[in-house]
Amino acid sequence: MTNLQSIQEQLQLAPSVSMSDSRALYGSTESLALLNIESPMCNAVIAVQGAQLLEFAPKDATPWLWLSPKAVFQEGHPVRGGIPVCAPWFGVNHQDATKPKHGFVRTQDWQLINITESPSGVMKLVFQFLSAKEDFSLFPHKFSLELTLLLSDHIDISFSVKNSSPIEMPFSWALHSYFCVDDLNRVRVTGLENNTYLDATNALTPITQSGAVCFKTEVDRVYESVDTEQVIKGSPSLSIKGTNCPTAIVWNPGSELAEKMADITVNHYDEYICVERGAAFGNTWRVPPGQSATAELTILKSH
Ligand SMILES: O=P(O)(O)OC[C@H]1O[C@@H](O)[C@H](O)[C@@H](O)[C@@H]1O
Repeated sequence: MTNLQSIQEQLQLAPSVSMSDSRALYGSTESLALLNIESPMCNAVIAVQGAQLLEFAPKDATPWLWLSPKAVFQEGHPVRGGIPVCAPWFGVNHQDATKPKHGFVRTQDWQLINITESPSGVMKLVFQFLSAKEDFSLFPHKFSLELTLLLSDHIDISFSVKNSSPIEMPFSWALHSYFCVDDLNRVRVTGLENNTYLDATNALTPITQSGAVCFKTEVDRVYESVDTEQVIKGSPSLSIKGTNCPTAIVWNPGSELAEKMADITVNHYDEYICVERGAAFGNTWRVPPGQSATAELTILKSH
């Protein structure tokens, strides 16, 4: 049975989910398989490639996640928006910069291993990624990932990795969330005050965050060992709470860089900010052989 046939079969247990594809939903030229959720609690779209939540909106609310109108839907190509999973390394590979940025699990298909829908409409989807022999040249450890998406009037995510190799595995990762903002000039991110960040716009120079993060120009910052919660103060205001996600990355390219990014452009860079949580740089996980590590992330409305 193919991966898509297996997904189709499991969808019988979840009446609010249907199979679709990027051609039907977004008019793309190539076609990526998508799960379309219209439950009593939320609307959402998930790409099988990368197990990437692309869209999420609680019932009768505006979208929380930004999906670029210029996103490219093509096998093996990252999709700009939603919540890509970056692993088994975050950002540029420190050993070999020619390896794909943000790892390789965001551009490969994942398996759906379980789906359930509660009577009130809470959707639970469990995806799995097993590293293959072909991935070994990029990352010399056998590993598996599990991503559980619990979609209700908010988002709960559980992310775990198992090291199936005989040696310790360095593992850096992020849930690279793109959030819609209505006014980039006014939006603020709180919860990072007084943290040191590595400024990726300036050769990772360490700088102390003073006050809330605002977005007057390009922002690309890595905050290590952060507090549990950050809040996006905007419309909507959202709380992002992580357990075992010690790193926060905050990113918006600003207009100049966006002009050079074909799947963002100067017309759309001001529609989103990324507030990512994971374990990267000095917080990189070191998973012992045969062991697992797990993190949790909750995104919910902040009042
Ligand atoms: O274009 P990509 O590979 O999806 O990366 C987008 C951005 O991702 C952010 O996490 C990085 O901090 C930025 O430096 C990067 O530009």
